[in-house]
Amino acid sequence: MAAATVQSATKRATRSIAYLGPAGTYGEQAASRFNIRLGGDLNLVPVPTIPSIYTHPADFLVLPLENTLHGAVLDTVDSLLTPLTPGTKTHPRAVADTALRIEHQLVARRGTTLAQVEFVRSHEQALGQSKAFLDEFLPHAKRVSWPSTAGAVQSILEDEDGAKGAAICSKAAYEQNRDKLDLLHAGTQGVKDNFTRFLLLTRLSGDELPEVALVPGTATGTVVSFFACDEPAQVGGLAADGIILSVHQRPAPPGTTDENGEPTPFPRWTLVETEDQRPDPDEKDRCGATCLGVFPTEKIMGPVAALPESDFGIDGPLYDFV
Ligand SMILES: O=C(O)C(=O)C[C@]1(C(=O)O)C=C[C@@H](O)C=C1
Repeated sequence: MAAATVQSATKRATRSIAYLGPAGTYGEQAASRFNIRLGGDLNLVPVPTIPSIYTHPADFLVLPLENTLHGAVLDTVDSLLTPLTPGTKTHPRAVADTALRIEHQLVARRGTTLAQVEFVRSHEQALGQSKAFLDEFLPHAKRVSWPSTAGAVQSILEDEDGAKGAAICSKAAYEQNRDKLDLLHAGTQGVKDNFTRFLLLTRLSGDELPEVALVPGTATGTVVSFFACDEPAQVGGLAADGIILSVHQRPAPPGTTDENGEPTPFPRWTLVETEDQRPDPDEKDRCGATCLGVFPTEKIMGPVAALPESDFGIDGPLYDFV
């Protein structure tokens, strides 16, 4: 009995959760939040790009899906649609989501002023969310897309002396290098209510999952499902079947044919999120579309505990989205 308890504790302790690294990204904050929700003993694994998170062998994966200001995170949508690739047998499934309030910081190496900045690096989402600010205050600075916000900070610290670069990042990324950086502007996204929604995916089977990641007893009815559609008719079928919450369409890989096997100039794959009245966590497909996951939203699960401020060194509660 005691041995079994030790064994299951050991098994839990070795479970991992992959997120967009390095430390200091918003993805790390989302992963920490999911970790708390899942019992707090996951090993957080930083991974350099979004596509490499999706293919990472970790038990759990954290992917940013969409943002209030800049819309879908294209690398994530493309990754979620890869199960449509012929020959794909298994894929991680979405089991939970969460939304973080996003407030970006413009930082530069100590001594660099706003007027001197020649280029700004960040994740394309952060650059997009900060477009109005950059247009107004740094119209001539080159915008350089980087795999992550915290990676962009790291890069400007590694640039040769005299480089006049800045990065857009989280407060956490600024705080962890505060002694080497100047904060040039707080809040480059320009609005207070700016959120990014993250998905939690898992490779674990239903009976391996901690209780809390399964559709929990607290769910009162509204559950969301994600589907990958390789034919427009499947989208229509899902729409006829229930309420559509979101639709993201992306170009399918070159060479993809239409439903008659004919080449098409605009091959399209579509990610559809539906509100579900008949949740079946083990559902594989519906209306011909591939089911990518079924779960309750955080609104149903209720607010999660806020992390201590000191974890990320920022002012005020980190997680106030309910
Ligand atoms: O680069 C990061 O810090 C990320 O976690 C990625 C990401 C994104 O892809 O949307 C997450 C939240 C913000 O919207 C900006 C960037």
